[in-house]
Amino acid sequence: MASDNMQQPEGRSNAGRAPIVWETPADDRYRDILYQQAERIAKITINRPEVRNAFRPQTVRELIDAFHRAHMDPEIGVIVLTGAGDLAFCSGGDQRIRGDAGYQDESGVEHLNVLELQRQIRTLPKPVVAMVAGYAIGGGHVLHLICDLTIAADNARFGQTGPRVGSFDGGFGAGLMARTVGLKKAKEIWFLCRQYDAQAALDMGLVNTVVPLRELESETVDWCRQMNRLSPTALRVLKSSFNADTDGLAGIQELAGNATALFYTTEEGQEGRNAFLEKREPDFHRFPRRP
Ligand SMILES: CC(C)(COP(=O)(O)OP(=O)(O)OC[C@H]1O[C@@H](n2cnc3c(N)ncnc32)[C@H](O)[C@@H]1OP(=O)(O)O)[C@@H](O)C(=O)NCCC(=O)NCCSC(=O)CCC(=O)c1ccccc1C(=O)O
Repeated sequence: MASDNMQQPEGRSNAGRAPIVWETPADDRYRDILYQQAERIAKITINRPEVRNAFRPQTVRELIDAFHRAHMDPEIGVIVLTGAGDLAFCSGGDQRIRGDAGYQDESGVEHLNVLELQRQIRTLPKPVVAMVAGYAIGGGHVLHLICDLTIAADNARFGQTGPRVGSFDGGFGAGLMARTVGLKKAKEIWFLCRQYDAQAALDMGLVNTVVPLRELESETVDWCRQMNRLSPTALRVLKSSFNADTDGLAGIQELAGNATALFYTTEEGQEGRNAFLEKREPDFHRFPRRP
């Protein structure tokens, strides 16, 4: 693990709190993103500031890989998603490589693979925090919406552009938006393609808090540190509970999977396995039928 020894991006400081020292894993293998970690927090940064952190299929593939890495790492409790620089969190799909049926990868195949990333963030059993400076627009706006929490800098701007650029996200982009800000406001956001400043986003419940840009990272890290002091199982089950009704049977599957995993840790659950392996009838009589 090599220490980054990185400067804070311009404009962001730790504002009096204990500074965090991000490290990049030695086997870093990404072109479009950065993966860093410290204090049980993984930070994933879309690193294409020249296009306001727009994503291409390569970016999304790398994001999926990075989120998988953070998911599987038992040392990681919370994940932060952000964009490089202070001008944008993410401006959505890279319109320069948009073909007639999706976003073209190097071999010309067209994708909408950000939808896979959206599902991954929702089912990932750890809190994901969007740290937003500048624009969160289009598919980039949906990405912050999908995250469990959003910390916004006071220069953040939010909005959808789909109907202007010939696109729409009728999945989480519409449905989760309506559950988050209410149906009328969600329709306004999509039908008018306006931009909203950080205070307006806070007022409509689209973000959790707004802080001066210079405090964005320290505030986000503070929230992550607080979550990392809490029960990981409680946070995990709560996340799947919040998502269950919106995600239908897939949501119930996620919630119930947590119940199964907990059941496996009990003597009662293990009695069934042991009986099978010992080729005997299971004895469940000793386990209480609690009211
Ligand atoms: C984000 C802006 C508001 C920022 O404005 P500003 O600060 O003035 O900077 P600019 O000068 O406009 O931009 C600087 C530079 O970046 C380039 N750029 C910005 N955004 C993009 C982008 N999305 N793709 C490619 N390039 C971008 C810009 O051209 C400039 O480059 P120069 O070379 O200097 O000219 C503003 O930039 C802006 O409005 N950007 C576009 C926002 C947008 O419309 N995004 C796409 C929305 S659609 C989408 O994201 C689809 C997502 C998706 O995959 C999906 C999901 C679910 C279902 C379907 C789909 C689907 O694929 O359709």
